[in-house]
Amino acid sequence: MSPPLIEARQVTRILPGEVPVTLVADINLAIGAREFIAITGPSGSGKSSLLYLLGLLDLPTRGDVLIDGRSTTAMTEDERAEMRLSRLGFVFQFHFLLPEFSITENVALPMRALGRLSARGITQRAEELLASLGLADHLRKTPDKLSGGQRQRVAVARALANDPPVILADEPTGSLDTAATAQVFGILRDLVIMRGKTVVAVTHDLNLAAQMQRRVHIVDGRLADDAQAQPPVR
Ligand SMILES: Nc1ncnc2c1ncn2[C@@H]1O[C@H](COP(=O)(O)OP(=O)(O)OP(=O)(O)O)[C@@H](O)[C@H]1O
Repeated sequence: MSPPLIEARQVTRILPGEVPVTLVADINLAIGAREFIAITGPSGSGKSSLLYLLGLLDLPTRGDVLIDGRSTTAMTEDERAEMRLSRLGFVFQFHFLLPEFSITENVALPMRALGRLSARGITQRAEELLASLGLADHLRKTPDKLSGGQRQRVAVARALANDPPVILADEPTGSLDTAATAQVFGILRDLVIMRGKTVVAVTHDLNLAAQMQRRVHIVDGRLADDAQAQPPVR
């Protein structure tokens, strides 16, 4: 059997200082293929901190995060960066697109960084990804020419650039209106259903979380509940 895509083992993150702050404590979590997971919990409970640890954007103080069964705490920062680029995609609340580049160039950047495709192949894939998310008419535009929902779709395309099995999203609909929220949420769900991705999303929105297959609830930095919906998402 293949190992989980991501596995947290006893993950604890403490910010050092005169008064140390525990962000997350003793988290055990295994994330498999084709899962649609909400990370929920009160404000300040550690949801984003956990997502950053799962995404190798932060390092645990104790414990380990395994990607494809491989321990990452003992890796060099270069090895972790390669793992992030090839195995994980990120979508944040604020899109973090580079304003001076076209959306095609924004989506091309992670592919350039990984260096596995030719320049031509990279542009072609960026355009195909954007077109598959309904942005074919906007390929040469810079992000400021698009709506919030469109920008978030570009961020999804960028997250998919290197075809990672997992997309990690931090409040991906947090700055969108109702219509754009429904659209971006639908896109994330389709990543699971149509493209076989695993999507892990931090959300305040309990209505969205209720539509997801699994809900991981965090309280005071600890895993308080891990519930699977029956039947699974379709
Ligand atoms: N760099 C930091 N320095 C000090 N405290 C921090 C830092 N990062 C996070 N915290 C605190 O750690 C706790 C967990 O933060 P985190 O952002 O993970 O929670 P969250 O559940 O995602 O919150 P929210 O729902 O409000 O975004 C919060 O109380 C936060 O204020």
